[in-house]
Amino acid sequence: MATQKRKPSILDIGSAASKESSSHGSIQIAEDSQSVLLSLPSGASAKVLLYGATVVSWKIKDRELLWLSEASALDGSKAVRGGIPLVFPVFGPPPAGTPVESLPQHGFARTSKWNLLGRAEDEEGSVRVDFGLSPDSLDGETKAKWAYDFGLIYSVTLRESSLETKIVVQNSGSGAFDFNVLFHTYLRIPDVSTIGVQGLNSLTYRDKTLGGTEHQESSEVIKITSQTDRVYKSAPDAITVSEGDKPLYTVTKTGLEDVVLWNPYSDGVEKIGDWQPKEGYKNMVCVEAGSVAQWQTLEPQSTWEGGVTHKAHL
Ligand SMILES: O=P(O)(O)OC[C@H]1O[C@H](O)[C@H](O)[C@@H](O)[C@@H]1O
Repeated sequence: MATQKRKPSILDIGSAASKESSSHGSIQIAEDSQSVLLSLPSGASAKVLLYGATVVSWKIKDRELLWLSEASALDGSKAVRGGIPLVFPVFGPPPAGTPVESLPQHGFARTSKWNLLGRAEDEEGSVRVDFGLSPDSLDGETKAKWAYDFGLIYSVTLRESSLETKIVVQNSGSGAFDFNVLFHTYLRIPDVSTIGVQGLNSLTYRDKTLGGTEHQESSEVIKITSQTDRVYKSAPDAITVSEGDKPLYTVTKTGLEDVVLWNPYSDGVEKIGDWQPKEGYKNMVCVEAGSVAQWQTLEPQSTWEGGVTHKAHL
């Protein structure tokens, strides 16, 4: 009897790669059943959980660059509170009357267990791991809520002074689907009262603290002095977080439209149960690059990709 050939999927890429830990030179890749730890000879490291493919740590010479709540669940029971949770296919809350309406806040990517697909080292001394997610990895309830034939490949690349995250979305089905995607990066900062965010001046933003009303940014350097939750539309690709004249981070996006700026501040953290210590809002700012202000439409048998490079100026 003739068997029908399955179409190759992007999730097949790298699936034949060895699942053992490897060490070439001093580049280290260590895996256990829950996470992958990457490290470079320069002293940079990154840890990624299979749950949500969430980057929970990024260090340069022992200095942690991501904020992670001490009370965060790390077992997939709840989205990680900190690091880089991945928002897909909806930037919450899911709007009523759309195909994502019954999905959880920020979608299912950040609470699903991803597959480790493969790893690579390049000559420039960087190291990369790829994770995959498809309907096969979703629980029945989630699959029924968003019944599309999709594939995601998420790549995390560690370099000496930067961390790159890239996502490829594949539509393997016969109908188009709409999605949002966003890299919800919690940058660790010395003190929220002394930093400024540059690159968003004159843009239109939706202020979620003011009922989603639209405003125009008028600050060259945005200071965070109260609860901040803004979606800046059609943002330029490079955003800088600085302390005075000193740049701390540059967040550079590729293929993504918008930037969300979030700090829940002292009043906001009181409503977030897994936020610890409460004072931690002083040491973080979320600069989140994504495509969220409008749906991204993906036609059948097509792929889309977008990514972010986080550079630390140390
Ligand atoms: O609490 P979470 O579901 O992780 O969402 C945390 C935050 O994510 C984004 O930054 C949104 O703009 C905020 O409105 C939201 O509060």
